[in-house]
Amino acid sequence: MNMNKWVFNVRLSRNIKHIQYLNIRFYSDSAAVRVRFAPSPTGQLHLGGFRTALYNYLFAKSRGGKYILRIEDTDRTRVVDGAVEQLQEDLKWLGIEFDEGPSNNGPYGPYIQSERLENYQRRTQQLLSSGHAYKCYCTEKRLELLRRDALRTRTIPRYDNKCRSLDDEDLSHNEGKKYCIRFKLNQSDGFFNDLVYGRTARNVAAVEGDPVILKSDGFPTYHLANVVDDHDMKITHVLRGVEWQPSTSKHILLYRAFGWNPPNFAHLPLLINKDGTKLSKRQNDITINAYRENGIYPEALLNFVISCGGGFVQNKETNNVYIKPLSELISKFDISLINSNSCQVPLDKLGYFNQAQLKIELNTDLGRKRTTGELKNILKNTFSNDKSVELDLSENHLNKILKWSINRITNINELIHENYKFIWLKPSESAIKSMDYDIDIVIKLKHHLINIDDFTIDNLGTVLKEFSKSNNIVYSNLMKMLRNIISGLKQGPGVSEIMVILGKEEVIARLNKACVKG
Ligand SMILES: Nc1ncnc2c1ncn2[C@@H]1O[C@H](COP(=O)(O)OP(=O)(O)OP(=O)(O)O)[C@@H](O)[C@H]1O
Repeated sequence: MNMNKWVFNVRLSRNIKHIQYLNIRFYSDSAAVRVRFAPSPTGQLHLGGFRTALYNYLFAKSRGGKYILRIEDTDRTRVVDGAVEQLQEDLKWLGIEFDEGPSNNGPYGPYIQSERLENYQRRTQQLLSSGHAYKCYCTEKRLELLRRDALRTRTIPRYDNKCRSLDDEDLSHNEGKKYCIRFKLNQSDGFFNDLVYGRTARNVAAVEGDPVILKSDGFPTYHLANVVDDHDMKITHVLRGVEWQPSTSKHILLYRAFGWNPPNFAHLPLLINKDGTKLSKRQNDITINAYRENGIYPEALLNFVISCGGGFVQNKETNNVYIKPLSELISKFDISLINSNSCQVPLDKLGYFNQAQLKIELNTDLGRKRTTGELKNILKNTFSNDKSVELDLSENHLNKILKWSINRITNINELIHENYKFIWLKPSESAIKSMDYDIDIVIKLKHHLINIDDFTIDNLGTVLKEFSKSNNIVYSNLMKMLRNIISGLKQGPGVSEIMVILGKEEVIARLNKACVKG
């Protein structure tokens, strides 16, 4: 086969996506790229929302564009106090900064939809005047009857567009009554090129009634506010969760009615739970705030979320976990590599990413200092009420513990979990009393260890083996007893390791406690 022809065919068969990709390039070269993240302040930012925020950021920054934060708070019943501030704090902690948004404003503000109401009302008037929208006086009761009727006849509930055809007499009869504004859907496929999913079209009018664009309380619905703001804020690319894809054809019709050019659209696959449901704000344990409070590094979260969903060339030869800095993620991001299927989040893998970042931290002076400082705080907070605990919080000691534990833990918080508590706490007197051991052997062993200067894993292994032999004790029984006395554990790290971590003085002190069994 002719090589040139083959290469040409392969390029061509990298499907329309690639051609669309080139299209955006043309688009973005002629106009500065402006990309927005537009969350609703209905709860805390979670992994799914964060990944969408991140893809928007990477796309904007990889094209030298602007990144804009817009708060979509028109559903007033669901607004949660403090959510906007928390969201900005979370994203800042993750290293994601906005060029324009509620806290740094910009040329197209305000960036909170509830502060832009006049604008939506003006735009709605424009659609009413051009005949693309109409007043709807249908009561909630009538709409409920339509819904029930659909249920009874097993059809999809939809508004029957009754008020579209009100004549002047009907209108004057309805004067003074409560109304909303609906958009007239026309029979069109609302075609657009999705930068992730390819050619997409949907004849919305065939399956839906005319949608409300301005509610009776003067607030816009998502559809209107979204389209108006994206136009007014000169947004060039809309990247949002794929659950919005069915609405996009409707939005295309709105753009046409206004006589505006729509932006480019990319719908992003969702992060989902094991049961197939979308990650949501109701799951408190997957919020960015919860991860921050639980000792997860921002770098770990960044690299974890991009491992679910594509956007980068994957190194298939290795399963190793790599941490790349944000600057590298920006330069390597490629929207044509985003997967089009939802991704079940492998939450159990997040720990590997955190461990990888912890190793990076412990490799630099600054990182080590920061980590020992954090560990010190964790220990102080955990044991501050227990006067009997004498903590060795010296930099040296904490560094030794961190170095030893690096391949065992994924998060420094684990160092206060049951398995590692022995590092900080001596077994209690009551625990020692309940242990079954030969006190004479313990006394003998203590005296033996006092004379051992080489307190290393290798040497202790040899010393303990010789001790078991010369005292006629089964080695494994000696180990069980010793582990129990010095750590309170029945299982866990090797006995010599525990001894090295505790240090000779502490081991002798703990054996001493067991020598006075009452
Ligand atoms: N699980 C998810 N995976 C990927 N993207 C998501 C996920 N959940 C939300 N997003 C996207 O994040 C952006 C901001 O979403 P939003 O703040 O509305 O969050 P939400 O969890 O969908 O909230 P709500 O449940 O209040 O609608 C939207 O583009 C949305 O599509």
